[in-house]
Amino acid sequence: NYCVRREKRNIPPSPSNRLPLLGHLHLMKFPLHRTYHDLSQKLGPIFSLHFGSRLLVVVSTPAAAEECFTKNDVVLANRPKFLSAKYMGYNYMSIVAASYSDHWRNLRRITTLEVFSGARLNSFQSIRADEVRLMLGSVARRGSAVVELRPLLSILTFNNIMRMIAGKRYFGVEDNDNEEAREFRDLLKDVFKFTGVANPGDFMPLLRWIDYKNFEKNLSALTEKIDVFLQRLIEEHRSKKGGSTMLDHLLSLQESEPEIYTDLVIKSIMLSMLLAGTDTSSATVEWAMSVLLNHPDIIVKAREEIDRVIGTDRLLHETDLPNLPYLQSIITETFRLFPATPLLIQHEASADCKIAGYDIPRGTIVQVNTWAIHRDPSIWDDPETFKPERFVATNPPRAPQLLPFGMGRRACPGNALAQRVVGLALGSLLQCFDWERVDEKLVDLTDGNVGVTISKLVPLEARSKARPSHEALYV
Ligand code: HEM
Repeated sequence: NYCVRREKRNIPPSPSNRLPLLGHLHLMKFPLHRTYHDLSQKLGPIFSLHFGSRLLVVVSTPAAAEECFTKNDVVLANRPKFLSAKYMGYNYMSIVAASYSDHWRNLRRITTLEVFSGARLNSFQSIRADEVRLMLGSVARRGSAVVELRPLLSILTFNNIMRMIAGKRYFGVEDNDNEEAREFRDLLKDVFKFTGVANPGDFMPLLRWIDYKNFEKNLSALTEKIDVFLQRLIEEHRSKKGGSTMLDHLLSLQESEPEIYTDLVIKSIMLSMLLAGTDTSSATVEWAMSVLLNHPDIIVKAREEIDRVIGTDRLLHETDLPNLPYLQSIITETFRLFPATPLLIQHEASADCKIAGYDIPRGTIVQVNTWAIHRDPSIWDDPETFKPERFVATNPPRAPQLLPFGMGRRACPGNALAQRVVGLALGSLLQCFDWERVDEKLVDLTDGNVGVTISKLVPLEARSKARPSHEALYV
């Protein structure tokens, strides 16, 4: 019976060089979105790979992506149970790692209302403005020296999230006496090392069983330390009531509905925000600045717009962003060419379903290659060229042609926050400084990811010159 069923299945095509046990694992070359794109050129817009014992399907067209997130949205709303999701996702209980369930719906509801709503985001606006001002000051202090933006952008995005969560400024703090800040920075450095690692044990149960390279042991020890740290933050805020951070707010809700707002739920929200909401935004601003340095004419146009709308006697404010359509189109074009998470996050089928006429068996991991969709020449005119003008049109392309934040019920809930952080940071850097490449050579735009987020292989270096008219506004 089983064989008959298998024969009838019309699984998407897969490469012929499948090895015993490994399957196609030997094809797992980073960055994966490029490998998958190359394979789609040979195998078609939807293809399958056998990674050890797991079947993985990669989708590379808007039509197939749309099928995933409309007709199959519920069926594909699960996440695979990878080891990283077990440990960094609080035993698959975090909003990122949980499969589709009442628990996950509850987390989405809580975060939509209490973290990502317009009112909540507005209440944290001064934190973003403050962090951006501090970043501008750091750039200015470099004078005519070469600036490496990546560390400054990381300080901005991590402090932004930590200040929203707990009112703590842990990054870019000069004094080494702040033991708590140092401990947290060290823990996070290790966490990001793990999020970038593909673990073969996820695809080959035998390797997991022998704890391949001690992966599980190390991950477990690290997440235990993080849990202790986050629990300490909870206790600290619990003991001094009345604050206005996200943590204070969730703890006051815990008092009235303790069974919903458990400590575990609160810790998992904190960790998810730190993992999903930091590198993604800072990498996007770095990509934008990098590609802009190769297009000085676009910088001039963006600056003209900013000066026209804002004048030269105040800093750009978040509420200005809707009035800066050219800056917005630069950001959208950056999301098109350099989507921070080019393969979204893995989805898993909870039941048999069909995509593009192919059979997708229950348990299949589904990946949407947004990077490939965003560069498909049948959708985009001159796709490899950075052209913000394409989004100034009256009916600019949108999902499923353009889906940097995903689509459907698992789409990124931090979209609005990310747009504000990226818009404010990029707009302010363009408003307050003249920018130049360090030499004649174009900035190298090679991507270097091995994990979920793509960032530039070589961190951007640039020269900045403060505009005298603006210095007094942030110093
Ligand atoms: C440039 C910035 C960002 C980009 C490009 C981005 C993109 C994405 C993408 C593609 C997904 C997965 C969608 C899917 O599974 O199909 C996602 C999920 C998620 N993002 Fe973002 N994101 C960004 C910023 C943020 C921020 C600032 C936060 C919060 C502080 C955030 C929180 C989350 C969470 C919690 C999820 C998991 C949602 C779920 O599984 O239900 N993201 N993001």
